Amino acid sequence: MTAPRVQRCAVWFGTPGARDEAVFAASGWHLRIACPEAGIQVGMRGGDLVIAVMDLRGADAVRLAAFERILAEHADLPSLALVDDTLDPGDPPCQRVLARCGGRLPQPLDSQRLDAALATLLGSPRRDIASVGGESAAMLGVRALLHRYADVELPVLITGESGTGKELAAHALHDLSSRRTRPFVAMNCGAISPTLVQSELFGHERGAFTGAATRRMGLFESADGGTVFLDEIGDLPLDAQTNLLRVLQEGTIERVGSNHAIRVDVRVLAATHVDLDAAIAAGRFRQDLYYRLDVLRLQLPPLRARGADVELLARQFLDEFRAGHAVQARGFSAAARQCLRQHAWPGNVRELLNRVRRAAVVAEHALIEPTDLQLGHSNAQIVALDHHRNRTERDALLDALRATGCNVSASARRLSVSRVTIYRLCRKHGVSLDAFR
Ligand SMILES: Nc1ncnc2c1ncn2[C@@H]1O[C@H](COP(=O)(O)OP(=O)(O)OP(=O)(O)O)[C@@H](O)[C@H]1O
Repeated sequence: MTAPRVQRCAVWFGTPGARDEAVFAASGWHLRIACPEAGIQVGMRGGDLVIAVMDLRGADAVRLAAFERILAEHADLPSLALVDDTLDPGDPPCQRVLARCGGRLPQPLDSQRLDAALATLLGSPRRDIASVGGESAAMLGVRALLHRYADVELPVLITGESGTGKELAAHALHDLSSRRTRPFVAMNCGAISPTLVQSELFGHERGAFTGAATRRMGLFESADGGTVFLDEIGDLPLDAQTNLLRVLQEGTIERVGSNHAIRVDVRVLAATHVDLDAAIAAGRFRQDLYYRLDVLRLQLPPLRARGADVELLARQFLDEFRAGHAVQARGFSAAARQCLRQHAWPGNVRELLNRVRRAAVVAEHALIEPTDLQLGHSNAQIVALDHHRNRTERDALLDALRATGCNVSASARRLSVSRVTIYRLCRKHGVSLDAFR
């Protein structure tokens, strides 16, 4: 079923930073580092998709000449130029290098900019998992793993709190894999009555049980060639666990009411938000099945551990909502953004999505406020804290000015800040030095 995996490899001429490597990995690209002056001397497999990244940051004449040489010798190699403000685009060698590169990577580098540049460079959008949003180090790591696991024909156990995006990740694994043209079938093991789970998963023969008037195909047969995603795997009844083990070990199923083995070709992805070890200890989950499922592990971080992703996703959800609905809201007020940063997000991304959509509907002004997000309580605390901070800052400034006879340098020394900061604080708190003197 699996086509031989094409490695996507970017030869980076220069010195990438750790974040550059993480952003490329999150888009499914492996970096090879090369010294421009030495030219291309990195071993590559024939079928690999290769591009070059010319790191022009701080490049001197010797380096620019080396880039020109490489680009001339490898005219067919799709190339991107990494640029920054130190570059003089009017410099003829620099102009020649930029003209030969098929695109530019602006700084700071993020996944969206990289994906857009690659899509333009390579002429076709690559297999896309842009729906799994986030630029935090944790989410770059998750996307890199999604690329790495996609074409490996082994089960993946996806763990993480409720609402962290486990089903989304399962979809992404399917979409990135060579099975993507075949079905993706999901089942929540906890949402189906234990008596029906077997027949849902494996189908049944006519007359297998009361009410089985016709033969019915199960989920595994209907997903043949594709992917089965079993959510809340910890809730799977023990008899169904035994049959799932058979699928994983032998690649066959038996319909309920039949002892005829049917071969199925499916990849199994499973998710849980509970610790399966406890279910094993309680005798509710088979240990051998756990070992079979937990071959590749994908751990989704809680939203509260994703830093600036909260604001980034909130903005993204609002923009998506605005695209389909006529609403007043255009953005978030400073207080709302602060609330977004401070909230603990027990319901993770699902909670954020729902709060943003609701806020977009109820907001009566262009900027969403904390009350629209129904995060008013924590906002009251934040506002109160900000108020105290401001007052303390103003009092300290006035005390210093008074104590020094309004001498800016002496006030700066007294408060251990720069003179510039004293002037900034005066502006911020409406303190006129002339009037004060
Ligand atoms: N990184 C992300 N970027 C954009 N949307 C996301 C992201 N993660 C989750 N979502 C969205 O959040 C919602 C919840 O995600 P999902 O259903 O995949 O979570 P889950 O971990 O499977 O939840 P549960 O454990 O409750 O089944 C979905 O609407 C999904 O599209």
